[in-house]
Amino acid sequence: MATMESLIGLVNRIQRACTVLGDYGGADGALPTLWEALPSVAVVGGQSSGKSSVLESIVGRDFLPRGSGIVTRRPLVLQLHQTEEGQEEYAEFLHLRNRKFTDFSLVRREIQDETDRVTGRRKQISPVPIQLSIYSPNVVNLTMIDLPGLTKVAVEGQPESIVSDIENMVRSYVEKPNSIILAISPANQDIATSDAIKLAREVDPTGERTFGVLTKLDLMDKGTNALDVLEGRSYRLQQPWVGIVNRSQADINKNVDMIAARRNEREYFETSTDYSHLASKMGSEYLAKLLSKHLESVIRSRIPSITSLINKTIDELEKEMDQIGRPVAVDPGAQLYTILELCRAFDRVFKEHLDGGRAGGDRIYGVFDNQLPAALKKLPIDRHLSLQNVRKVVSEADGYQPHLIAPEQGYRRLIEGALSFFRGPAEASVDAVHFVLKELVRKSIGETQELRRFPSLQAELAAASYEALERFREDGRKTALRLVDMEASYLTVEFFRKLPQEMGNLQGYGQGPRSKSRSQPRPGPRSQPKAKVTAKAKPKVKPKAKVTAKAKPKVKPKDQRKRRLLLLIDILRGISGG
Ligand SMILES: Nc1nc2c(ncn2[C@@H]2O[C@H](COP(=O)(O)OP(=O)(O)OP(=O)(O)O)[C@@H](O)[C@H]2O)c(=O)[nH]1
Repeated sequence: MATMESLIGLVNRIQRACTVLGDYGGADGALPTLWEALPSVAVVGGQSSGKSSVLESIVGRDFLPRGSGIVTRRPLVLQLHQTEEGQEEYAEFLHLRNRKFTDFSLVRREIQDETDRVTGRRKQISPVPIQLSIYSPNVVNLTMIDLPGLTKVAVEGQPESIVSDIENMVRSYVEKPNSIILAISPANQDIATSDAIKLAREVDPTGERTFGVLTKLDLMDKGTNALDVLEGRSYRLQQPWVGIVNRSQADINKNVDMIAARRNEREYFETSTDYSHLASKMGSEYLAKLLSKHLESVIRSRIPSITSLINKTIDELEKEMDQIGRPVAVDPGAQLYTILELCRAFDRVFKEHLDGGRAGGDRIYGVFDNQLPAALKKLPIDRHLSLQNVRKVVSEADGYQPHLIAPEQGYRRLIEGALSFFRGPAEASVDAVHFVLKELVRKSIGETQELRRFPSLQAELAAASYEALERFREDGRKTALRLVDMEASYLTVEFFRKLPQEMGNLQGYGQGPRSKSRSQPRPGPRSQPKAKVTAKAKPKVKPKAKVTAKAKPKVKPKDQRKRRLLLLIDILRGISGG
């Protein structure tokens, strides 16, 4: 017997592993799971059929929640482990590994609490099982799954769909060919109307794997008996029917303990005129032994298929492992090395986005090629350099004076004012590049194969990158604005003195008049300064810091700077049309 007992123990261990790994059959039935390959006893019955009483009687303990309405709302996987005589009885939940329950009323409360934890207070049902192990000298090795009672009507506060939800959940357990069905029906009801038998007949029409249990024999009308059912004439099953007498509600109220209840049940059958000839094959103790023996033999017959499923699963897992990659080292030094390696992998992908190889970095060109010029064109330069405003600014700054060269103060203000318009578009370009880079970080993290199995590192990496980009944006913005300010402030007296002369030199430089529609052709190229900005920003599409660093022009020789300003004035004039 020792080998057989350890068989159930082995299956129990596999079952616990399944629950931990989230494998509890799954109602979608897409793949054969290990859980489904394991034989187990599913307990099915209508409400108040005596299901809880049978389970408690098999365990020999009061431990199941009681109450009105639908009390069992999650499957309860009950694993019974027989221990040596004299050992202390205790229970243990899979979700509370390190706690031994010796007080079974606390087991009851924990089942209730754990049910609510998943289903919420609205009394919904959930297919996620609760796993409870009971270690006791008074049990046989057996695993049973208590399922919600089949019901016909939803009670207050429960959705209408709960009736069919329960039926579907119960069916998903009993339809598996490896499931042994414990179908519980009360004897004081017509067996033809039993919810349990109805469902069992549907999923196991030949009655091979259904054990019929008849409860409440003591509540039958006087002068009637259940022999037609118990002797297999009413409804034939391959397995023998077992009659049960549980504690009545009055017994429960009087706290009749389970050991006394078992004794009363034994006495009931031995002294019954109707059933004494069947006494040795009746009662909850006999039912427990019968089920245990049957479960063992089923497990034994299924071992080859379980073994092959496990081997197949191992093969698949190993293949998956190969794809996922090497195990991560445990010591901090090696871990740091791994993390740096992963960061480098990300860096590589990010660079490819910027330098080519992967799409996305080209959008930075778009900022300088399209967005910035478009924004510059929209600036209200026309209004600023309108004849009216020029006159106003010049007269405010210089007064009416007969200038020899130029109204210098007025020019200064006009140029400064016009340049300050550039601040907005300059800042906007920084923001636009920032946005593109942020998007590339997100994309690169998603595309870095090596990071696939490290979601936390992915999040850390994204956070660190965003933080750095944010800093770079601030730097970039400051630099861009400083650039504009520099251009605006670098106007020397010398510059104005040489202005007419340089204007002369510039004639013919560049591509000629700005617009053919202009009546007066203006000398000088207009796109040159813009081209400079983009030329600086474009080729070095690198992480943010680099971009802004490149956008910042090196301090140029004086005359080059001056020439650019002249060109700018020329453009401004060209835009303003006068
Ligand atoms: N006299 C007598 N009463 C029984 C017997 N079996 C169950 N009862 C009583 O019937 C009532 C319902 O029994 P439960 O074991 O709670 O039935 P259940 O199917 O688990 O009920 P729900 O979980 O509410 O669906 C309780 O009051 C039990 O005391 C029996 O064999 N004889």
